[in-house]
Amino acid sequence: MSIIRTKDFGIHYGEKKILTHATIDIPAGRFFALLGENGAGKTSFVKALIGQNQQTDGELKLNTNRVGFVPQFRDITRDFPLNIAEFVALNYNKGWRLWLNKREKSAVESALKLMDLADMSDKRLGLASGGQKQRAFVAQALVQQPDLLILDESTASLDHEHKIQLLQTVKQLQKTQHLTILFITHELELVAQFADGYLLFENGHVTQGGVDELQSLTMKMTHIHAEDEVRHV
Ligand SMILES: Nc1ncnc2c1ncn2[C@@H]1O[C@H](COP(=O)(O)OP(=O)(O)OP(=O)(O)O)[C@@H](O)[C@H]1O
Repeated sequence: MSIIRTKDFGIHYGEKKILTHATIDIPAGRFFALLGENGAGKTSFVKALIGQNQQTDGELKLNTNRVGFVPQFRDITRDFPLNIAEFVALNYNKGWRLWLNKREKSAVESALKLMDLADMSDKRLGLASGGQKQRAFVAQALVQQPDLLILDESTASLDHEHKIQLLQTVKQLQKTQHLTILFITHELELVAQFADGYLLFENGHVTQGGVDELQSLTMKMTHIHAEDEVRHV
């Protein structure tokens, strides 16, 4: 079953076309890397998926309304007042009610457990490490029990070990929670080890590929990157 399907789909900002004639078909339960240079349209596409971009044409069919989104930028300074559990519960605290009901509490607890944060749920988020913060951001998206989880460059600011740890955890979520993952990234070589498909945004078009094409794309890109480095010596 497809979870995302587009036909002749486009995105534009006024006269400026970002994406045209996109045909995408992502089966449920896969881990897709969203690739492309800065400004290629990855975030615009994701915003269309989460209903924050209406400047579209053509067909976009999303086979779920449970979508979790982990944005790239969060302003969490050292004096951020909430602890990890309170931050993860924030999705529930939009109304007048300041406490959580039993079902909500248990969703928060299981999100913390899934992201390996149960033992540090009372730690102040502002004092958490980069890796712990990223896990808390993902946990916050998980409390709504999404079918589709979208992460925007979640590994960008982490050291290598924590990048791998986060990707392993996300991969585990894909398997155990039957989630579809869309992972926006510029770190193709790293994410290719975990993904089973990709969307490549390039010059106003998008190309979809499976796991085999992902490996050849990675080899090609790594090769180009290595050549560039040699040229710059
Ligand atoms: N709200 C907007 N209004 C007008 N132009 C926009 C808007 N949002 C994005 N753009 C432009 O659309 C293009 C695609 O931007 P987008 O953020 O989707 O790219 P991206 O692939 O996510 O880039 P990055 O890797 O840098 O995050 C860019 O040229 C950007 O300047």
